[in-house]
This record gives sequence, C-alpha cells and structure tokens, in this order.
Amino acid sequence: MERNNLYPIFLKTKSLNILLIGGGNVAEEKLNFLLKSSPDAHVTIVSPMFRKGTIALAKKGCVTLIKDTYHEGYLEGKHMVVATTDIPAINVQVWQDCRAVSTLVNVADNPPYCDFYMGGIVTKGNVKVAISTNGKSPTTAKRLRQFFEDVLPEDIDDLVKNLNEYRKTIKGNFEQKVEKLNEFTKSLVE
Ligand SMILES: C[C@@]1(CC(=O)O)c2cc3[nH]c(cc4nc(cc5[nH]c(cc(n2)[C@H]1CCC(=O)O)[C@@](C)(CC(=O)O)[C@@H]5CCC(=O)O)C(CC(=O)O)=C4CCC(=O)O)c(CCC(=O)O)c3CC(=O)O
Ligand SMILES: NC(=O)C1=CN([C@@H]2O[C@H](COP(=O)(O)OP(=O)(O)OC[C@H]3O[C@@H](n4cnc5c(N)ncnc54)[C@H](O)[C@@H]3O)[C@@H](O)[C@H]2O)C=CC1
Repeated sequence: MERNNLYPIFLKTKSLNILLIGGGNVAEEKLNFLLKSSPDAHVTIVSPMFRKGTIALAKKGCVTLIKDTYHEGYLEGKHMVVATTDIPAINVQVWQDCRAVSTLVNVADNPPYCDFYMGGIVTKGNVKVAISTNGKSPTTAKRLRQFFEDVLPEDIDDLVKNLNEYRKTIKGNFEQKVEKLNEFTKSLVE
C-alpha cells in the first residue's frame, strides 16, 4: 500500500511571514482556510487584482495587500510562500526563487512544486487536527475535515484544560508523571 510520508508540524504563523502570490479564487480559498485555522497569521498578498471577498477577509486579519506583479524582492523576510497565479511559468519562477533562498514554497496547482501541502484542519479550542491525503484527493481531506468537525466534542477543550491543571499538580519524576497521566486518560481510548 502507498503511504503518506509527509511530516505535519504546527506553525506559529503569528511570528512567521507568509507570502501569497495571486489574488484569484484559489488565493482566496487558501487565505480563507489559513485564517480560519490561524486568525493571527501574518500574510502579505501580491497580485495585480484582488477579489472583493479577499479584501474583506484581509480587513479581518493581519493581511497586507500589495497591488503588483510578483518579483523576487517580495521574498525578502518571508518564511513560506504560496503561489496561486494562473500563469504556470510565474508559479514555477516563484518555486525556483524560493528554492534559491531555501524558503518553503507551495505551488497550489502543481504538487511536484510543493515543499508542503495545506491540509484539512479542525480546531476545537486548544485541540487541532490536520488531515492530508498526500495530495491525492483534496476533496477527501475536506470531507474528513467536515466529519471530524462534527464528531469531535466541543468540550474536548475542557478535558485538555483540566489535564493541563492536573499535570501541574503531579509530583514525582518524569516516568511517574507519565504513568499517572496515562492511567488517568486510559478510558479515552478503551
Ligand atoms: C496538493 C494540494 C496542494 C495545496 O494546495 O496545498 C492541493 C492541490 C489541488 N487541489 C485541487 C482542487 C481542489 N482543492 C480543494 C480543496 C482543498 N485543497 C486543499 C489542499 C490541497 N490541494 C493540497 C493537498 C491536500 C491533501 O493532501 O489532501 C485543502 C485540503 C486545504 C486548503 O486548500 O487550504 C482544501 C479543502 C479544505 C477544507 O475544506 O477543509 C477542492 C475541493 C473543494 O474546493 O470543494 C478541489 C476541487 C476538487 C478536487 O480536485 O479534488 C487541485 C486541482 C486543480 C485543478 O484541477 O485545476 C489541485 C492540484 C492537483 O491536485 O494537481
Ligand atoms: N490547489 C488548489 O486547491 C487548486 C489549484 N488550482 C489552480 O490554481 C491556479 C489559479 O486559479 P484561480 O485562482 O482560479 O485563477 P484566477 O484567474 O482567479 O486568479 C489568478 C490570480 O493570479 C494573479 N496574477 C497573474 N499574474 C500574476 C503575477 N505575475 N504576479 C502576481 N499575481 C498574478 C491574477 O491577477 C489573479 O489574481 C490555476 O492554475 C488552477 O489550475 C485550481 C483549483 C484548486
């Protein structure tokens, strides 16, 4: 069986600079899901045009809109880049420029030109679940996201908060703490 070997990480997007190139449908969708998960993300978007919905989304978050075509100077100070223009040669140019400066890049319409994929994301308080189909079926990622949004209980955050408090009160060395926490949470997986 084929296997997903991607390694998920949870980025502190508040202290990272994200560059989105292009201001069309895909840019708006990527921005929408990025801000849904991480409303405090720092984003810059460079595009000759922006959709009304993008302008509205930008106002709600920490998003800077720049009306221009892409040039590599925009990569300065950016930690990750998502290219969504409708011109494949520009997107590939972005990929090359990012590679040259070791900046993580995602070309939205072109999986071989992605260092990372965006995923389906469910957030319930402190709990976050991220879903990937290895780029094989974004629609499945969306459906799984909807499924987990539905089945994960809203009060799962209370459990996490309570365990965080309990964790602070446990005495003993690391092994003893792990044992107590495992014993306490056993019923969750039984
Ligand atoms: C590889 C990846 C790269 C990346 O974009 O990061 C990628 C690539 C492509 N998407 C395409 C199409 C669609 N994408 C969606 C939706 C989402 N796409 C997302 C991620 C990813 N999309 C990455 C892989 C994720 C994984 O591993 O599963 C989600 C999860 C997250 C997000 O976008 O933030 C978000 C759902 C969010 C949610 O609902 O929670 C829908 C469904 C819909 O909109 O209803 C469709 C139409 C139906 C279809 O085609 O399936 C096409 C074809 C373009 C064309 O044909 O022109 C390509 C290019 C290709 O595959 O070659
Ligand atoms: N990953 C995904 O989820 C999906 C990817 N795609 C792909 O994404 C690409 C874009 O699709 P749409 O957003 O629908 O197109 P669109 O035509 O709505 O938007 C393209 C945007 O790129 C901008 N642009 C053009 N040249 C530019 C330049 N030199 N610098 C900066 N911005 C520039 C345009 O002004 C426009 O805002 C297509 O190639 C499509 O195949 C499509 C659907 C889903």
